[in-house]
Amino acid sequence: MTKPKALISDKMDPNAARIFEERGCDVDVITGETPEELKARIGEYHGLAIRSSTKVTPEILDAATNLKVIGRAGIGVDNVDIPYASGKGVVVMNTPFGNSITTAEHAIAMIMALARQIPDANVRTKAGEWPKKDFMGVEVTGKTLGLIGAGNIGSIVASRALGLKMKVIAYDPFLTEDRAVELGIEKVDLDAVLSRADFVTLHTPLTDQTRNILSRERLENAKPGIRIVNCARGGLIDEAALADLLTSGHVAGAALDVFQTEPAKESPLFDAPNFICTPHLGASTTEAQVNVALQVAEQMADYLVNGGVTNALNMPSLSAEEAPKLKPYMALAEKLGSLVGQLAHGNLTKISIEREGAASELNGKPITGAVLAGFMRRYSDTVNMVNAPYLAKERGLDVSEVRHDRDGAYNTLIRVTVETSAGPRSVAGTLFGSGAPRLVEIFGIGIEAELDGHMLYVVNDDKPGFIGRIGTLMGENGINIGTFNLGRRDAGGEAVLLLSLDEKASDDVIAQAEKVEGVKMVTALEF
Ligand SMILES: NC(=O)c1ccc[n+]([C@@H]2O[C@H](COP(=O)([O-])OP(=O)(O)OC[C@H]3O[C@@H](n4cnc5c(N)ncnc54)[C@H](O)[C@@H]3O)[C@@H](O)[C@H]2O)c1
Ligand SMILES: O=C(O)[C@H](O)COP(=O)(O)O
Repeated sequence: MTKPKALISDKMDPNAARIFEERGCDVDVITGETPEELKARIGEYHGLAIRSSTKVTPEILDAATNLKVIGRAGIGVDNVDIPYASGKGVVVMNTPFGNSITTAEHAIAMIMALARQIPDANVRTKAGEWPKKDFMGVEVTGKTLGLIGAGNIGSIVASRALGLKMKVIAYDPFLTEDRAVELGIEKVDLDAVLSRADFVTLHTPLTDQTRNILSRERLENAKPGIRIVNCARGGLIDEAALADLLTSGHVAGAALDVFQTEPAKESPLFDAPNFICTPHLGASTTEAQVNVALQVAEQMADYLVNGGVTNALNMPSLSAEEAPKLKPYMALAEKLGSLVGQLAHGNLTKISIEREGAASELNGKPITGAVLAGFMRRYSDTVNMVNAPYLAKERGLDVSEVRHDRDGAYNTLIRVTVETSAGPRSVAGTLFGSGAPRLVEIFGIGIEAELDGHMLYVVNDDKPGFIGRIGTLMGENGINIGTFNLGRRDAGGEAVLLLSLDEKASDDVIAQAEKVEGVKMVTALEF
C-alpha cells in the first residue's frame, strides 16, 4: 500500500514532520507558496497541515483531488472554507487546547502593558528621554475585567485575572450560570460588560454574530476610560472607531494582537495614542508551538493511517481504539446503505438506521455516516462518510438513528429502512465472527449473502426449476456465477435471489433475465 502523503504549508515546529514520518506518512515541508503554487502542488497530497497563513479556498480544494484531511496547528479555522471542504469529503481538524494557555497569557501581558504603558515607556527610555513624569499607570487590583467570550481561552484569562485580584464579569451566551460560578466570575449581558468593565478582553471566534461586536456605537457607549484587548480575531472591533475613540480619550487604551486585514501593514490605529499591538503573536511560544505541531501531526496521521478522527470540525470523533472496532461495521453499514439506495426507487425523504445487540453499544455517528455515504452514492460519486451527512441535509433527507437494547436473533445487527411511496423498505445485516459483513434480510425476506462486486437481485415466484433456468441463462451468456443466495417469504410465494457475478451483467442479459418464466423483477447491483 502506498504511504499517505502530507504537506506542511505554514511555518510549524519540526516535531510535526518527525511525527508524520514516525507514523508512516511521507511529508513535505514547503512554506510561503503563493495560492497558485499551492494549487499546482496540492493534488499529490492526502493531508494538508496549516496555521493561519495558508488560505484553503474552494479553488485550492477543487485542485486537491486526493486530499482527505486538513489539520490546523492551532485553533482558528477561519482561513479554511469548511462547508466547501465538507462538501468535498475532506475532514477539517484543529488543536483546540494546545495554544490556549499561551494566548491567555498574551492577553494578560497586554492588560499589564496597557495598565503601565510599558511599550511607549520602553521606547522613550531607550531613546535617552527618561520620561518618568509622563507615565502614570493604573493598578489592576480591584478593577473589573469584562470578558467577551468565556470558552477555553477566556476561562484561563479569568483564572489568571482572579489571581491578579481583579473582579471578572463575562458575556457569553453559551456560558451557564453553573460554569460561571465554577470559574468564580459573574455572567452578565454585553451592555453590562461595556458599562462596568475597566478592561475588556475578547475571546470569541469571528462569526456572523461576533463580527463588529465592538461597533462604533457600542464603543461610544462604553464606560469612559475603558481599556480594550483583542487577542482573538480581527473583525471583532470597528478599528476606525477605536482609533477615533482613543484619540478623543474616551477609550484609555487598546491592545490588539489581531487585525481585520492581516498582515496589517497600515492602520489608523498605528497613530492613535495608547495603542499597543503585536503581529498575531498570541500562540507564539515555544511550548504552544510544540504542542500544536505534535498534536496536529498525530491527529492527521491517525486519520490517514488508521481512520481515527479527533477534533474534527466537520465530522464526529472516532478514537484510535474505536476505529479498528468500527471498521467492519462501517463496511457493513455502507453496503446496506448502498443496497437500499440501489433498490428503493422514487423520492426518498426518510431513512432510519437501527442498531441492535453489540452494534447498539458502539459510537453510532460513524455508522450513520457510512450508511448515508452508501445511500447517497445514488446521487454522487464523490460522496464519503464526511460529506454524506451534509449532502443528506442539503437534499432534505430526514435521518433518524435508533438504538435498541433488546436481544434479537443476531449478536449484532444494523437495519436500514427507507420510506418509499409504497411504505417502508428495510434491509438488515450482521457481522460474522471474523468481522465479515453479511446481509441477513432484504425487504422482509430472510437471506444470507455477502454484498460484493457485481450482483444481480431477482424477485421471482418460488417455483421448481427456476434456479436452473437462471443458471442456464448466465452460462449461455458466458457469465460465471460466484455465489447464489436464496430467500423466500413463504413456500410457493415471493422469493428473492442474489447472485454474485464475475463480471457485470449487460443490459441485454438483464433483459433476457426479465423474460425468464417466474421472474418479476431484475436489478443489477454494484458494491
Ligand atoms: N491571537 C492568537 O494567536 C490566537 C490564539 C489562539 C486562539 N485565538 C482565537 O481566540 C478565540 C477564542 O478561542 P477559544 O479557544 O477560547 O475558543 P472557544 O471556542 O473555547 O471559546 C469561544 C467562546 O466564545 C463564545 N461565543 C460564541 N459566540 C459568542 C457571542 N456572539 N458572544 C459572546 N461569546 C460568544 C463561545 O460560547 C465560547 O465560549 C478564537 O477566535 C481563536 O481563533 C487566537
Ligand atoms: O487561532 C489560532 O490558533 C491563533 O490565531 C494562532 O494562529 P497562528 O498559528 O497563525 O499563530
